[in-house]
Amino acid sequence: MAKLQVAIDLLTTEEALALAAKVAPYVDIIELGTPLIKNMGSAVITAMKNAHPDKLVFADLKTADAGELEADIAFKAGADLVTVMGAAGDATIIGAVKAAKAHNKGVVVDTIGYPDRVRRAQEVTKLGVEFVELHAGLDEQWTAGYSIQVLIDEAARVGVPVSVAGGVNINNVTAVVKAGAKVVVAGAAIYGAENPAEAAKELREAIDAA
Ligand SMILES: O=C(CO)[C@H](O)[C@H](O)COP(=O)(O)O
Repeated sequence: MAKLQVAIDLLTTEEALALAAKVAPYVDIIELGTPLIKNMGSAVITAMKNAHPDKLVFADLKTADAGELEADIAFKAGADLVTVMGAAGDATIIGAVKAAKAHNKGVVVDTIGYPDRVRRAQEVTKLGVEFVELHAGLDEQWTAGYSIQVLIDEAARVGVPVSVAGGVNINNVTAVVKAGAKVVVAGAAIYGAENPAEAAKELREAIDAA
């Protein structure tokens, strides 16, 4: 069964905790977005893990260097999963994996901006990462002509464990799951909804029915 990850791209701990409280019954992974962590520091990771010890807390660090050091900070703060950029060197990913092993946690590689996401996903899987995020970031999503179909097609042929992020919503979530995504990431479709709990519930039901 695919997991549902809510991406919290809000800016304060208070807002993040309020959203998480509404959607927690329907999600498996709570992602603290990069702008949120930059704004609030690692204290937001601790606050979220304390509030939801039964959920996987995903710190979207988007680390590009000093992999072991940055991952260690987040794991000590309570993160279960951290992200490292696929565009970073293998040494950075290997360092983060070393920190993850020391804490019995995991590393996710984010492929934002990487020209060949499928090839990089296959490469970094061999470095011991938990899974790879096939990801079109917010800027790419706002570029004319963007379609999540490109990620769906990549998920169907990648052959290694992946999540898909980049505009997942109720209209495309079934195709994302059927393409084989192990984790479905939804940000704006949940935090931007009039009723975030209802939006998360609908995504959960669609994933379970796919
Ligand atoms: O990591 C992110 C941007 O870098 C977002 O959290 C991710 O893209 C999911 O959000 P959305 O569903 O709104 O695309």
